Amino acid sequence: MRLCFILNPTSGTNRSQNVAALLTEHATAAGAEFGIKPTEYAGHAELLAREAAAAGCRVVVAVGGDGTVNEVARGLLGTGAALGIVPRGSGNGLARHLHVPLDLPGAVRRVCQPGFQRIDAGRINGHWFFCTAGLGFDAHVSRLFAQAGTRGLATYVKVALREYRHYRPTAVQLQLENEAIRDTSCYVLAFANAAQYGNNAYIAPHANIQDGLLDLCLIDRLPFWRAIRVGVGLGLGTLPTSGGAQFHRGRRIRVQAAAPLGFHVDGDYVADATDFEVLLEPLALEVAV
Ligand SMILES: Nc1ncnc2c1ncn2[C@@H]1O[C@H](COP(=O)(O)OP(=O)(O)OP(=O)(O)O)[C@@H](O)[C@H]1O
Repeated sequence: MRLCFILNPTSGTNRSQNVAALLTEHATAAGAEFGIKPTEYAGHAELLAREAAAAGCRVVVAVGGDGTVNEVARGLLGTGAALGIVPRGSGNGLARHLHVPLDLPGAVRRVCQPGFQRIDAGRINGHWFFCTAGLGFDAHVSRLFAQAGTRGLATYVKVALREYRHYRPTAVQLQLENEAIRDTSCYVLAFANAAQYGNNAYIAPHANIQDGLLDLCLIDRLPFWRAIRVGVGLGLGTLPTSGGAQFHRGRRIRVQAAAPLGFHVDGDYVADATDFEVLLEPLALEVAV
């Protein structure tokens, strides 16, 4: 079985490690036939993944965080290759959801002798996501986090606390298959394919990545005491019973916002928009985990 590791040299907080050498050491020890392709620019992983699949690789491995996983997974849709993950990011939401080992030797052993399964994939305004997408505060923080200069959980929390003081919800209308939710507001509206954002922050702890449905988590307002409840609920996986959020499920969701709202896919800010169409493609991606 041939593997291709697609390595984002900019991901993670420990840049001093020679990741290519470690991949070589552990994949050789596991007896794999493999190649390593480093990315040269943002977006490059999608092209490299598609090329690796066309060249006959059975497993194409994203070595990076959720942004790299997203790009590699996009490149593999509709091909005969499966996605593997060697987590190197700060959050690693999809890797954690799929119980991929978080240490490099363990993750490399796993992709060299994987089990195969298929998972759902989502699209928001045409942009694919595999873990979570969302509107509102989390997208706003993702945008500023990308400009912060340093990465990691500590920077993310610092940006989120700073922005919490002045971020305000936006009026929205939601249309699910069988239900309209009118005259509500969006502080955060998350579309969860996987259960967590990363870092074991469970935005939708009951999300099933193979059920053909997205779990929607709507936080309409976030006054201080509710923020405490939401924070505890995210950490403990008890958000649905915290009283801080409403949950729904759907396969096709439309959202209309009264003013432009930012949206993210897998933690990376994309753009602002007022109209959103969110779709779920059941079992669109094969994963090697
Ligand atoms: N060679 C490169 N140079 C600059 N940017 C790159 C390069 N390769 C990939 N990227 C971009 O880096 C971004 C961040 O990557 P990724 O999410 O994998 O790591 P991370 O940000 O450290 O992890 P996390 O999202 O968990 O914090 C991706 O959106 C990707 O487009």
